[in-house]
Amino acid sequence: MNSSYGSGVGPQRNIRVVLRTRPTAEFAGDIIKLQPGGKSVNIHIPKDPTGEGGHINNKQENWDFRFDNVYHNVGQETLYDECAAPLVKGMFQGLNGTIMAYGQTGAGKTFTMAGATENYKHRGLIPRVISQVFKEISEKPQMAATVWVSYLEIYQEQIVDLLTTVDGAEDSTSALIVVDDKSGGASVRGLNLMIANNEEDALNYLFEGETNKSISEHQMNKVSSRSHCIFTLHIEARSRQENSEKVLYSKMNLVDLAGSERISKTQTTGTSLREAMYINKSLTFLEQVVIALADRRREHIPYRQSKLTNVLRDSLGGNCNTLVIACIWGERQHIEETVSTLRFASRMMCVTNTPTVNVQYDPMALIKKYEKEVKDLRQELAMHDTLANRSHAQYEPMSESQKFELQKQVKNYLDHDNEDLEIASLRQIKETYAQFRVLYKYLEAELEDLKRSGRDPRMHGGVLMPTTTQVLPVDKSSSTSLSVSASDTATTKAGALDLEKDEGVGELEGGFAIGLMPSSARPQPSKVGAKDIKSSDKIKKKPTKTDKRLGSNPTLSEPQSRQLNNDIPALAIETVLPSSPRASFPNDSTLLPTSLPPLSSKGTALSTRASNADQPVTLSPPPRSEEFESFKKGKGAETSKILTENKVALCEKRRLAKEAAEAVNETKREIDDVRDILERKSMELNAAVADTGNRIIDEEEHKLLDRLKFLKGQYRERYATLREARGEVDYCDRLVDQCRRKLIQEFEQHYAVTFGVASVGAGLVGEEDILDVAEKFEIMQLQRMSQEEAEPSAVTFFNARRKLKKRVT
Ligand SMILES: Nc1ncnc2c1ncn2[C@@H]1O[C@H](COP(=O)(O)OP(=O)(O)OP(=O)(O)O)[C@@H](O)[C@H]1O
Repeated sequence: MNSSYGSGVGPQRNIRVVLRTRPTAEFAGDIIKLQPGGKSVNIHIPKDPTGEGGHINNKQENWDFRFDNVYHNVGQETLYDECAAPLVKGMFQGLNGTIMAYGQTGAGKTFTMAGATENYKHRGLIPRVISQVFKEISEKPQMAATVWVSYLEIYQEQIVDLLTTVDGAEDSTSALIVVDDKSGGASVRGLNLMIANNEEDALNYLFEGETNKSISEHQMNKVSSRSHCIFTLHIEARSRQENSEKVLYSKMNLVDLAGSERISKTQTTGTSLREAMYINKSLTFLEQVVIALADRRREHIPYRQSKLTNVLRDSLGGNCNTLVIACIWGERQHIEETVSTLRFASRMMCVTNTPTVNVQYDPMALIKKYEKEVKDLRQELAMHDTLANRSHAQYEPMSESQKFELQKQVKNYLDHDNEDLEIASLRQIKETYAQFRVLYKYLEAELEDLKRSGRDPRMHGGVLMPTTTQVLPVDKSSSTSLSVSASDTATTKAGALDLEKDEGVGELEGGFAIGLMPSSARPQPSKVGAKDIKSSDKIKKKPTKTDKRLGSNPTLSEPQSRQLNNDIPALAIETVLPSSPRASFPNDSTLLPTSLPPLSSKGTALSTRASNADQPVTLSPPPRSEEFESFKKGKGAETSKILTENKVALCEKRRLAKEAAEAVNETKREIDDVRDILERKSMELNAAVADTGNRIIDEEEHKLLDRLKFLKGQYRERYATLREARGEVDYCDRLVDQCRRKLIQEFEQHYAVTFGVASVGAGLVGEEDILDVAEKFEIMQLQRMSQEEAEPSAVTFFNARRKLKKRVT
């Protein structure tokens, strides 16, 4: 069925147990005393010192039993009305039901369940249940219900489909197996489920099944059932009106157990003897399940020992309203069987079930319902928008470019006091808040970073931003940093950049904080510089092709650009250093590093170099790997130190995670071992049961079960530790990654500013534009190793690790 399962778990309930006596003229009223009130039975068997009375002659003389009801010589109708009818009502609330007849052979189980077919008045509970089910359906025209029936017997530990002879049924008896169903109970795969459109259909199936049942004659019963039979009615009900997505499922198992018999009494031989042995054995297993269920300390219930207990998992200790009818034949000669039945029945009284409303929601019906609701609400909203003159409002989720636009607006709003944010819709408000949060989080982290590095946060207006799509560079004051819109970095991957100032560089001069040397170190404007200002001005007003190649920022706000050009003698490359190596600097924009912004190279690196007349122009910059090493010891020392610390922490977390994983595996191995031993033991004991008819859990098995329980607890604990450890590894991994990116970016910035070489890839790799930051870092490490480290195998090792990492991720 194509639906999602849901349920309303109800309270625990004891199984209801009633006693029914088979009418007989020889009822042993002197030893079976039915107490007034109709709920208690007292058995009194006087001691027979000679031991010749044929009765039980042990120490106990009296037994007191109490049940939910004792039905002595009552008719079928009373029994049905008082016991079965409420369970049928429950079916229409989505509750499962089971009615089970138990007792010695000839005690009236089949009479109780199926009844006497030749006499309508004596019809049993099953035809009455069928009748009430269809009556209820006919009385509920608002409800659409479908009824299926199935009928099986368990004969000599084999499940047999009793409806294979019905028209339209399949003969798949050989493939019948008990499987777990999605609600945690059991069902029989391959069993015919026949649709019953009306009462007559269902009765036909019942009678057809009856004729297929295994019965035979013995001393105590002419038509003795030789198998356990289960007739099941399944109902699916949904409202024809509202809430049609809610579907109730329920089933009613009507179980006629085979009767226990003492072979000496029934005097069976041959096939009947074999049948009797199977019957007794399966009833023993049933009793073991009941004993286990009645003992609250027991964790393991041996349902899977027999087909009967496995099929009836739901009914015994599961999701079901269960009624047991204990049938006794109250004649003196059967007192032993009667006591045995009463003991079993009183044990049943201790078993609890948790009946649960079985509701499922049909997803197709749910979708239809929600679609309609959405449509209605949209219409309503459109009406409101029209009335409020807001017909332009949109309600679809924002696209990435819309989000990005909004991000720019938010940034603008933060940058300029007089800026307003126009509010058009709720989704826009939400997204705006989201963008504020992103910026806030980023700034918070940045501040933390600066504090850790001991630098004055107020001196650092520019910050490195993680990604273009998430965050824009943020100015903490409108005049302290240069922002680059992500749209300018469309060809880059890693994000926009605000140049971070280093100590001594980037004093607030003329309102700018980017790439400026301290004023003391600044040369007097040269002629060339003066020229450059003009050139630069020209460039700024109308971006030239060169600008575009350089990745200059066309979205720089006008005041920012003007200030930049006033303060920094930015040089037009062609005019200032036509023959310098820098003339070749980013002629090919594809060489720009993916993480480097195509920002004002001319306004930062070039202008700095040009304005710093005291420093000779470095014609060939040092190798990047070399510079990177000294950078890590100098300006990048702080970040490099943090990176190392994070790596150490990561190693430690990995070690702990590995230990935790080993501990989990160790427990798992031990669990498997104990399970194997238990399984072997169980097989041995089962074989013994076949011989002796007794299945007793010995001390060793008990200990093993205890050990298994302990190990399971330990496994859960250790698994939780492992999960926690893995979480910490992930966290540290991210920290390392973040730190690594930061170090690279700082280095790139430093390299670009110091040497006027903006491309991280220049001289390193040709396909730099497709490498991300982590890859660049790896390449740098490789290069460093190959250049500086004596061990050539270090490169191989590093390469192999890199490949493995790629394969794993
Ligand atoms: N409450 C009753 N009223 C009238 N007759 C009954 C009643 N209970 C049992 N009988 C009769 O007793 C006989 C044996 O009953 P039944 O076949 O139902 O026993 P059983 O418990 O199913 O036995 P088995 O386990 O051998 O199948 C039948 O002839 C049945 O009609």
